[in-house]
Amino acid sequence: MDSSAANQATPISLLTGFLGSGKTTVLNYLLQQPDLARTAVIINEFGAIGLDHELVEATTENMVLLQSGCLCCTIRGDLVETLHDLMERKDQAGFLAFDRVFIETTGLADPAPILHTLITDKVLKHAFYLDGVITTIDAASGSQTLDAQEEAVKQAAVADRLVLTKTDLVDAQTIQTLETRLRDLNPSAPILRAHNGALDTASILNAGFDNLANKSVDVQNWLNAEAYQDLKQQHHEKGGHNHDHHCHGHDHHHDDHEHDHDHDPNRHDDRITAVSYSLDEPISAAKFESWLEKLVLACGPDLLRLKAIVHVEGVPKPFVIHGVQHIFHPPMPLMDWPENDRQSRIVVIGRDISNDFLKESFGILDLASSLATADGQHQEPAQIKHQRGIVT
Ligand SMILES: Nc1nc2c(ncn2[C@@H]2O[C@H](COP(=O)(O)OP(=O)(O)OP(=O)(O)O)[C@@H](O)[C@H]2O)c(=O)[nH]1
Repeated sequence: MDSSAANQATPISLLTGFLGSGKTTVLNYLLQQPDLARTAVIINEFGAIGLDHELVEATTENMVLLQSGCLCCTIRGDLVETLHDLMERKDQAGFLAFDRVFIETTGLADPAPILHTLITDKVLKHAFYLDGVITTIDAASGSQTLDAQEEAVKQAAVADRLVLTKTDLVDAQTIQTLETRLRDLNPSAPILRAHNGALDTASILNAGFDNLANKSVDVQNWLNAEAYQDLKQQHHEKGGHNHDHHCHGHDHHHDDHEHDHDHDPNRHDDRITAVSYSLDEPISAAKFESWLEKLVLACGPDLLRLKAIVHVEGVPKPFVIHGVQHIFHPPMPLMDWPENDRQSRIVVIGRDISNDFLKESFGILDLASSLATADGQHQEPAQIKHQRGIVT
């Protein structure tokens, strides 16, 4: 979406989180806040009733209930239809007045296909933009849920904001342990706390990237690549690694993916890789495209999210790239670089993607800049910084 379209489009916040983690409680609080008075809400619940178009019903003026299945699988089409419908009715006098949409998923939803839908629909992408994924995590049962439920891990991994709920039910140590785990899983998403739903509204809005076009400084918050470096530092300070991933018994390729905390061999977290990469030299557009294509081809649906700000060779302005699985927004130019920092930064969140593969893959970009000298002279390889969310 170009910047002018983004300015006119309506932001969508995707509120997800495992069953009973407090999504509705948070939503109810948010809807009472003046900033969110003009919010349309789409709630998806597993209903006992069958799939039927009649099931899309307005429960309040601005609330639509999608009750026939899970948004991420059976009724994605219904979501598109509902948003189309909202869009049309928005302009009808005396009807829905909204300038933001919240979508609450079921607790078992895989957010990636929903993000897909929001990004790919030709009509929707002109009328709406994704303002961010907000994931609620129950502080009391969060650890067990992450152990047992792969979808909960995915929900946390792709979040732009992580919201800890029910912190009143547990001690400080439990919260700290869970926060550490969430940081490993998703280093860039700020972790907020909601007390019976109450949280700082401003901190969960404008969490996405589409609205960044004229606010270059915000792109740093969106990308938050520094968080990966901070985490790496913390791991080093704590003294490194207690065990080797070979021991975990997973049939995947994280053979050098280590943690420095105790955990259960079946934890789904271990399948998640969160990596940031930075490159000082501009990247040739062709090489970047080729790199992205190879990554997407190799990772398929396991590429949960990719966010990047890229310094393309010969182009003074930075480009923002945002993708989910194999779907990518068209690269969006920003007005300017954040704080004159012209470094390209890429954040990859994936599942079952080996660190070796990523290192090799990032190597393509390094090669790109070493080959791309205007005068044909050999150029020293650009400085590569592999920064993994979890230290190797
Ligand atoms: N003690 C405490 N209870 C909370 C808090 N937040 C939510 N709850 C309770 O947790 C229960 C589940 O909250 P919901 O908001 O319904 O959770 P949900 O994620 O929408 O649940 P599903 O839609 O079933 O997936 C409710 O009984 C809430 O009152 C909190 O901060 N503290």
